[in-house]
Amino acid sequence: VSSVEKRRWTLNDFDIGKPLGRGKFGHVYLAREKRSNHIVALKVLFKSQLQQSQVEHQLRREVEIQSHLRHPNILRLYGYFYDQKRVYLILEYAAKGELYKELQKCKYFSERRSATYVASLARALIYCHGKHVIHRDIKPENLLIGAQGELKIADFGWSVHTFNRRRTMCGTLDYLPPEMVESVEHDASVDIWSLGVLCYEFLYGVPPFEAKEHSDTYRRIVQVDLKFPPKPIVSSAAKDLISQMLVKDSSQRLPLHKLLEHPWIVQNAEPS
Ligand SMILES: O=C(O)c1cc(-c2cccc(F)c2)nc2ccccc12
Ligand SMILES: [Mg+2]
Repeated sequence: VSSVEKRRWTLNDFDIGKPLGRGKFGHVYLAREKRSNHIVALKVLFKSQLQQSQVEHQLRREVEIQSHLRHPNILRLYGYFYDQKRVYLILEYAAKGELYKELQKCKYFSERRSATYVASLARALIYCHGKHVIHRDIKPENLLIGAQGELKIADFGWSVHTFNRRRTMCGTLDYLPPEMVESVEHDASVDIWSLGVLCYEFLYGVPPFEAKEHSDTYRRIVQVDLKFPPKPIVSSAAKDLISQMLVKDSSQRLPLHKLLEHPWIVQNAEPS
């Protein structure tokens, strides 16, 4: 696989197989790299669509970030190439498909399955945050399941590489305008919140702040209107963990390494 990264790829390097899914910007196909017989997922994006939606820079950032990440719970991006009309991403093939379809099928997951997923995602996010990468889009639609049932974070389309202004600007904060100096927009703790929402949805089958209208969902989020339904029955340990993650003050959210020591995770997650 190491050879997979460096090469200048063209479509002729691959045998194209069945379509795996449709995205907004194009399709994903099963493919086999001819020399190595390596099975991959080939994501085909139309340049015209990317230009129309003005996401070219986002795609380049996604490729840049994901191609440098190596973690068992992060989908590998081996490389990319493009021709006149399309951009092609050479991605790891996740044999058991999309998590959101599995969640729809099962309605909700057991506490053991949920805790195992949450623990693996926490480890992947600890790895990302260690590299100053925030995903910012953790949700069932962006999670895939590998051949051994392990979760893989895909789609770094909304991820950002945060830089510590103090370190990069080496003390010349003076020239930054207020909105940049106090840029409170977010730090890595946004992923802790999203993981808490995901944990709730794994256990109950619906996200915690769901409402008919967007305006109602918005209000429920900002008020942290967190309610646990009577059914399905969920342990108080699970509710305790979720309550420590869905905290309005981002600095008060349970840090990811503490999550891995939480009793609910320790007692329910399969050893990695
Ligand atoms: O014609 C190009 O040079 C082109 C290159 C890339 C591109 C280059 C590296 C990585 C990546 F993900 C995408 N994206 C595009 C999107 C729309 C239109 C043109 C392009
Ligand atoms: Mg996505």
